[in-house]
Amino acid sequence: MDRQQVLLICLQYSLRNNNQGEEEKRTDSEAQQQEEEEFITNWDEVVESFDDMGLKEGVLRGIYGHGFVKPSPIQQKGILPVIQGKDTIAQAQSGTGKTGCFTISILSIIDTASINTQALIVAPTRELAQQIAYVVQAIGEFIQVKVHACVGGTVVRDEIRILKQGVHVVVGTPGRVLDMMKKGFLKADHLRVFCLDEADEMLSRGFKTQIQDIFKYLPAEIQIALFSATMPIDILKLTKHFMRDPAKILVKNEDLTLEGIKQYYIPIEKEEWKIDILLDLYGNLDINQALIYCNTKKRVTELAELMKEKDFVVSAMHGEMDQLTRDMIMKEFRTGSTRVLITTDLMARGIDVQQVSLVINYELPQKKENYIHRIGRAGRYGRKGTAINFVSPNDARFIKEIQEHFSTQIEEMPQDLNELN
Ligand SMILES: Nc1ncnc2c1ncn2[C@@H]1O[C@H](COP(=O)(O)OP(=O)(O)OP(=O)(O)O)[C@@H](O)[C@H]1O
Repeated sequence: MDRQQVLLICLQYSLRNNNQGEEEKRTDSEAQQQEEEEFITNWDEVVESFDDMGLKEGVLRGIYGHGFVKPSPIQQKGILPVIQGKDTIAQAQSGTGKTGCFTISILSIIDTASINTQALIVAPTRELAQQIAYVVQAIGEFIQVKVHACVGGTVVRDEIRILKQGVHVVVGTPGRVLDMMKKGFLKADHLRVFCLDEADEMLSRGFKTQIQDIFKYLPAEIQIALFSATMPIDILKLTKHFMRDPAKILVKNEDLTLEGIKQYYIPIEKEEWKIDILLDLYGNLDINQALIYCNTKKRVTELAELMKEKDFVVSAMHGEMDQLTRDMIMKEFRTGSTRVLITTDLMARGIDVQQVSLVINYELPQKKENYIHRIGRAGRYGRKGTAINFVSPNDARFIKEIQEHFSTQIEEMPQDLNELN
């Protein structure tokens, strides 16, 4: 059985079901402990300078031209196994340079003298795929890389034309990538590396069927690289079935929150009080740019309207908007012409806007992992940031769980905002 078939099977059944037989003799906790012990970092070779990584001259020029001087810790560890052809699982805190890590590795692997598509990177949202494509293009400038963002919401005819002309790297969202593969415009025969950014999200419910289907088109020998700030144990267990002796660079839950991000909560007794508290905060905090998260599109729209009625300048974005509008809102936010964006988990992962210094969870996320991703939109690459959580009585338990799971402190917000540092 090749690994595509194995992946299909293991994605369809829970891992617990796969571990019957011998394992049944052990107690659940022994088995679990043993499995968890398998998932520890096994790759700790560090290369402290880009010059010493054996990268192509053109890629090095691209790195320095992009403004990177020294590799970040994940780049110091994670580039080497990928360029050495190893399957790799790389975890690192948000905003610490994972995109650069896989981009530099991939650009070093591919041969731009050939026009075949050699690398496929998949990410959960169009905005993130476009952002990654931009980084690949920028760092790959001197090796004349051709990269294409293969995302939904764009004109299919244009997409086909670009793919026909030939691109070295495709960065896409699963739906459009799959569509182009099925129709034969995105050819997988020469793919050497398949990279899943936000891998835990890509391998969990919602995307798994599409990833499973993409796998069917990939060459059996393809190298696989998984990147994310969060790697829950169930996802790590799943990787055993489709990765070959991967290099693992992992981070313990208790080391995942960034020290530069101060976390606060505001207890709010009644839902309808949230808006006044938000307006009060908005008026009093000195912020660069902020993201405000809600859990539903309806809530995003309602909150944006309420704030606009009170003459606050905010923009809103969610997954049901057409792509042109999404692109425009994203551009305004990236350039700083809008300072506050109200959004959903569409924007929880990967998006890199360095000026974001405040994240407000108007509603707490439903998944613990997304808490880490949301607050990680602030405090990029060592910058300072603040996260403020609105906690209604129903959320009290969940916020405690988050603190325990990530061994982190979320303090009550001081009444006097001057006490915030
Ligand atoms: N070596 C480097 N030197 C300077 N800046 C860097 C370096 N590597 C990355 N950065 C910058 O750090 C910021 C965050 O990087 P990136 O978006 O790759 O983080 P990430 O780890 O992928 O985050 P997330 O978990 O949110 O996806 C970017 O603005 C990027 O340009």
